[in-house]
Amino acid sequence: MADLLPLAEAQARLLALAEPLPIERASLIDAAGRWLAADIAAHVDHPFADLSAMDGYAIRFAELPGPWRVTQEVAAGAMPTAPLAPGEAARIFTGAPLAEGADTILIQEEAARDGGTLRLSGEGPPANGAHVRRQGSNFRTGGVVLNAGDRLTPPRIGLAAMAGYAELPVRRRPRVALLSTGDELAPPGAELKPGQIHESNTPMLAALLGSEPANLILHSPICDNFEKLRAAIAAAAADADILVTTGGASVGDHDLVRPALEAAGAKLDFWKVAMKPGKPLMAGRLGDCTVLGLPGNPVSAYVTALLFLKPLIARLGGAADPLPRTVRLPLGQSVPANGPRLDFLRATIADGTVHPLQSQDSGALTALAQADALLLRPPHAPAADTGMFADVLILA
Ligand SMILES: Nc1nc2c(c(=O)[nH]1)N[C@H]1C(S)=C(S)[C@@H](COP(=O)(O)OP(=O)(O)OC[C@H]3O[C@@H](n4cnc5c(N)ncnc54)[C@H](O)[C@@H]3O)O[C@H]1N2
Ligand code: MOO
Repeated sequence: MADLLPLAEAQARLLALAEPLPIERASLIDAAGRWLAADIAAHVDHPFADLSAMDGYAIRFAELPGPWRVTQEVAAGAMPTAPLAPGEAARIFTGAPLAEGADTILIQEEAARDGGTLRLSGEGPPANGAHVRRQGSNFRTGGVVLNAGDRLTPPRIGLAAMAGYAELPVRRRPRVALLSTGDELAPPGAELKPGQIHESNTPMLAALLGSEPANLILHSPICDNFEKLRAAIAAAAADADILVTTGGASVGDHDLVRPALEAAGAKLDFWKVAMKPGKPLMAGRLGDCTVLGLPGNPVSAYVTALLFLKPLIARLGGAADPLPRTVRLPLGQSVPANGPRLDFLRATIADGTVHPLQSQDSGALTALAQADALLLRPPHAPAADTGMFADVLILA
């Protein structure tokens, strides 16, 4: 096992450990937030015909400035009753189809109606085709509207519905077991005995995954007892696609996760990544389960969950693009030279520039809770001045 793997290599190795889960069909509502498992082609043209984009009158542009005889009325949901003869106009409403022969919409604010006679009262349409949505201009029948691996964001769910789908092929949701470790951990809100702290990693990670398409299995914290930890790991992994432990990942006498994972039968692929926070991260397989051992420090647990756990869920879900995206922003203040690990500085964004926070302690959730973003400082980066551009991971 290599010592201190570069982040990109560690992410690639983790994602290579697991295959996308089996495909199932889900209703549009249930598919939201998952990833499409196959390309989908439109069942219909959209718009299904040339439609009016405004309330007004369907006319021939060449007949401007009129007048016209209004001979029919078409609302959305109905079809024109006849083609437009020369000199005729059709009263029309937004979303309604144009009668054959009509090519342009005169909006009602620029029209004067007197019984069956229509006259121009304003400037009129600027060009032939004004305020008309052409048949198939959004998409055509048989055209691929969404691709395998696309995340089903709310607009894509709407697009799938528009294209004629009520169900979509997606991957089964992964079962994700969360297991924190440490003698010092007491449940949130509990009366603390001397030496204890309140467990915060499980609720934090559960909240992070709340918006991900995963079924969470929350375990009670396990104390630093080798046999109990081994048994808890084996039991949790048997019922999960992903097992996430937090704590006990480092090198101390009470850091038992690595040996307990191995004793439970896990094959570790890597341990220790050249990142800060998050160095003692480990990953491997235990039976059909991918195991991810996150460091216990709360900031380290969160940052590694963003960079490894969320992408792993996306990988099992069939995402084309599972890794988080960074953006480039100018520094709002200078930063010192960096050490040998890729540093993720907790930062705020103000006036379009990024400002690292004072506290960068990986135990201090106050700074992470205040942060809008993580500022990436590559290994051995030289000092950088205000105004220089840097990679930034925006925290939603
Ligand atoms: N001699 C060395 N010591 C440490 C090294 C090292 O390389 N050599 N690495 C440090 C780094 S970096 C990290 S990160 C931590 C991570 O260690 P562990 O994963 O073993 O985490 P623990 O020791 O169990 O806990 C660290 C810290 O976080 C608190 N914690 C743990 N779990 C929770 C939880 N569920 N909720 C809230 N807080 C939690 C725990 O009480 C500790 O304070 O190791 C360094 N040490
Ligand atoms: O890598 Mo640790 O996560 O620096 O605190």
